[in-house]
Amino acid sequence: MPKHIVAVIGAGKMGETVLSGLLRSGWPPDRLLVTTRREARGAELAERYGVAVVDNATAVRNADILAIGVKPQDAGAVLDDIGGRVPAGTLVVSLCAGLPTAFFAARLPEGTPVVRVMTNTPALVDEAMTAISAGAHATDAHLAVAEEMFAPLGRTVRVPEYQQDAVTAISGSGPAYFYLIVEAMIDAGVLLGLPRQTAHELVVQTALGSAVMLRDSGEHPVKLREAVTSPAGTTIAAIHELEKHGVRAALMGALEAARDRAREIADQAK
Ligand SMILES: NC(=O)C1=CN([C@@H]2O[C@H](COP(=O)(O)OP(=O)(O)OC[C@H]3O[C@@H](n4cnc5c(N)ncnc54)[C@H](O)[C@@H]3O)[C@@H](O)[C@H]2O)C=CC1
Ligand SMILES: O=C(O)[C@@H]1CCC=N1
Repeated sequence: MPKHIVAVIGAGKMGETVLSGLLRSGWPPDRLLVTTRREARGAELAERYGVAVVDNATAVRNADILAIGVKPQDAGAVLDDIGGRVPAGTLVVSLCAGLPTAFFAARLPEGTPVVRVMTNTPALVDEAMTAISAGAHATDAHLAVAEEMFAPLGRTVRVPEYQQDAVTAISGSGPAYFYLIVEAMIDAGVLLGLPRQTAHELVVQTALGSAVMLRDSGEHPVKLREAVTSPAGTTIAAIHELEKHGVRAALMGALEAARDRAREIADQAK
């Protein structure tokens, strides 16, 4: 039974994802608080989850874990408001892309532990990939608390903080890339004459089957791809076309752009 009280400061898409995941994992609703900017949003969350919706100052007084779920661009304002009032013994867990733990530490009482977490939306189905890093004052015990929160929502991994922008580019933003590919493949099915619903079902199940094989077979993706690719067959014809369009380079460029954007977010927040 978790002994901590978590306040999700800024329960938007990701804040709600974490909140719902904690509840599914058995975190008692009376050990969860949420704060929102809009009253209507607060009422919606209170009704949906039966948790208390409070203001940021009340959250800071009553919780011993503050999960910061606002956009990185709003984090400075939130910290300017509550930072000075955070009691000793509070753990700050940042869900924010880009922002280093030092950004928070500079706005919190000296010695406040900060853990940087990058999770992703598949947390909604307990299939998240969550990377966790310790800031200057965070100990192994603080990392373990973050793991207690996120392990039930999928997989967790500890990474050094300098890797978090790359993590954000890969697994934080990653679901969007897969959705884009799925969307494009469905349209391709329509182009080939399939009903949209049929194309949707074929693509989603193929994505799921491929993901489960990747996870469970232990095989390298090259090997799995080669097993599909018959000599002079259909697959190699498609792959030839993908290679002509530089799909690998496009992905590398895309992930670099995401990593660079995370760095830019941090620079702009200074
Ligand atoms: N959406 C995603 O897939 C992921 C998002 N993140 C991170 O999660 C954070 C939130 O992202 P989203 O949920 O997508 O954005 P969002 O805009 O849906 O959520 C942010 C929420 O914070 C609230 N908020 C802003 N200022 C506030 C204040 N002073 N007090 C209380 N609430 C306040 C806003 O009203 C909004 O509901 C970002 O820092 C983002 O980098 C991280 C991983 C994945
Ligand atoms: O797009 C973003 O900035 C956030 C962080 C990772 C996923 N979504």
